[in-house]
Formats: sequence, C-alpha cells, structure tokens
Amino acid sequence: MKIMQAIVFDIKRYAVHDGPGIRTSVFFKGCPLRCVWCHNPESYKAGIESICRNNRLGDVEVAGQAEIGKAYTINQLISEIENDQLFFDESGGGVTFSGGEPLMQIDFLEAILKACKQREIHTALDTTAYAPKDKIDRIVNYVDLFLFDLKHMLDADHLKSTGVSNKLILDNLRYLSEKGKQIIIRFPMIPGFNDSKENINLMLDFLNELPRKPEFHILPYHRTGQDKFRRFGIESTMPDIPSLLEEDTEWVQSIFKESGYKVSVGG
Ligand SMILES: C[S@@+](CC[C@H](N)C(=O)[O-])C[C@H]1O[C@@H](n2cnc3c(N)ncnc32)[C@H](O)[C@@H]1O
Ligand code: SF4
Repeated sequence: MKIMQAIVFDIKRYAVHDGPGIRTSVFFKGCPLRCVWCHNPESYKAGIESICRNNRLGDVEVAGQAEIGKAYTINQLISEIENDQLFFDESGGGVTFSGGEPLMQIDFLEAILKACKQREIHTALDTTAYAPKDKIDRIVNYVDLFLFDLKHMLDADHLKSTGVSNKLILDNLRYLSEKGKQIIIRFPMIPGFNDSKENINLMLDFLNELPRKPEFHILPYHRTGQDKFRRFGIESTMPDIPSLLEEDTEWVQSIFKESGYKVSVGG
C-alpha cells in the first residue's frame, strides 16, 4: 500500500498571528489561485521543485540548485507538531494548516486533522476555500477555527486579480457560518485592487447577512515576499507600491467596529 504523503514548503514554529496562542504553522504546497500580491510564490506549484536559485554573496550573484518542498508522512508531520505540545498547552495554541491551499491535498489534510483531534490539539485552517463542498465536508468537523480570506466581493475583479471566480468561495463562507463554525475573516488590503469604498461596503453587507458574526482581521499590503521572486527565479506580479501602514487601515477598521465586529490588524 502506498504511504500517504504531503508536500510541505515550510513549517513555522512559535507563530502568533495564525490563530489563538502560540502555534505551529504548516504550509502546504500548491495553490489554485494566483493573487497578484501573493507573498508566497514558492507555494504555487503542487510538487517538489528543483530550481536554479540565485543567492547574493556580497556584491556577487551566485547561482545554485535548491529544492522547494519536502514530503512528510502523517507520522512524520504529527511528530513535528507534537514537539510543540507544551507551548500549545501553556498558551492555548495549536496547529494551523496554511499554504498555498491545504484543501488541494485533501486526503492528507483530512488524515492529519483527524490525528490532531485524536490528540486534542487545537486546529486552524488558513484557506481560500476555493474548493467543492464535498472537500469542505470532509474536514469541517476536525477544524476548530477557519482563517478565511475575502479578497474581493466583485466577481470580475476577483477573477482579474486572483485568476478564479469568488462564487464558490462566498458559497462556502455562508455554508461554514450556517454550520456554526468559528471563522476569522482575513482581508488582505491591497491598494488599488480591493480597497475601494464599494468593495468594503459589499463585504460588510455580505458578512452582516451571515448567521454567525465572524471576527474581522485586516492584513495590510506588504512587500516582504518580493525578494523571493528573484531568489526562486519567478516573475514578480507584486504591485510596485509602498506597503500599507496600520494607520492606512483605520477607516476600514472604523466601519467594521461601528457595525459590532471585533477587528484586528495584521493577523
Ligand atoms: C499565503 S496566504 C495562505 C492562505 C491562502 N493561500 C490564502 O491566501 O487565503 C496567508 C495570508 O497572507 C495574505 N497575503 C498574501 N500576500 C500578501 C501581501 N502581499 N500582503 C498582505 N497579505 C498577504 C493572504 O491573503 C492570506 O490571508
Ligand atoms: S491564495 Fe494565498 S497562496 Fe494562493 S496565490 Fe493567493 S495569497 Fe498566494
């Protein structure tokens, strides 16, 4: 029998912005979207990649080979996660599965979530939710918290800036809320793409209709992933505009706070 494996491109320990407490964040490789502002271009392709990587040594650019992604079995990944159990227990933390899009590796995701719940580890899923409902159904009972991205409410603009329609995403958001799941909405605020008053109001109207009020987190546009494009030899699509400051998001914060949302900035 073939042993199930996931392709993971990073594991970050002591994360504090990906859900409650101190967390271990596991980043799955592969994403069906191509957000122009994405800071994780190494997540795009599903398999392990061998790339020609450019490194700078002083003033000299040196080319070398590097691998993006590593295969993990369930046992290997669960033992990585269990190493941090003490931090989870003391801080009320747990594990966050992110990416890329973890739902792309649904068989493994379902199995690792089950393994975490058997060990009573708190689980969060950082997702685009761009997946058919049957995939959502397979994992929904093993996810304690959804970190759910809302990138654009207008379908044509969503398609233009991410490569996919938002219809499935919005349907899944409504579905999860109807199921009473705990949800944090993450709004990557990208100047010139989704920060119009119209989009903010549409987002508010949509969220107001949900049966369970989610928290609302604003992720201000940043360019920290910019150097990865050069290092991994991928053509950059990141907008050539300055990163946003927290104060630039204040007007959006006010709109949501006035409507009774718990709002935070930066995760
Ligand atoms: C890399 S993604 C992983 C989860 C999933 N792929 C998604 O986008 O929903 C983690 C978070 O970072 C956000 N993000 C990506 N690029 C960003 C950027 N340049 N500035 C601010 N937030 C960004 C995403 O919107 C998402 O909420
Ligand atoms: S969905 Fe997330 S990982 Fe995928 S391209 Fe968009 S920001 Fe990047």
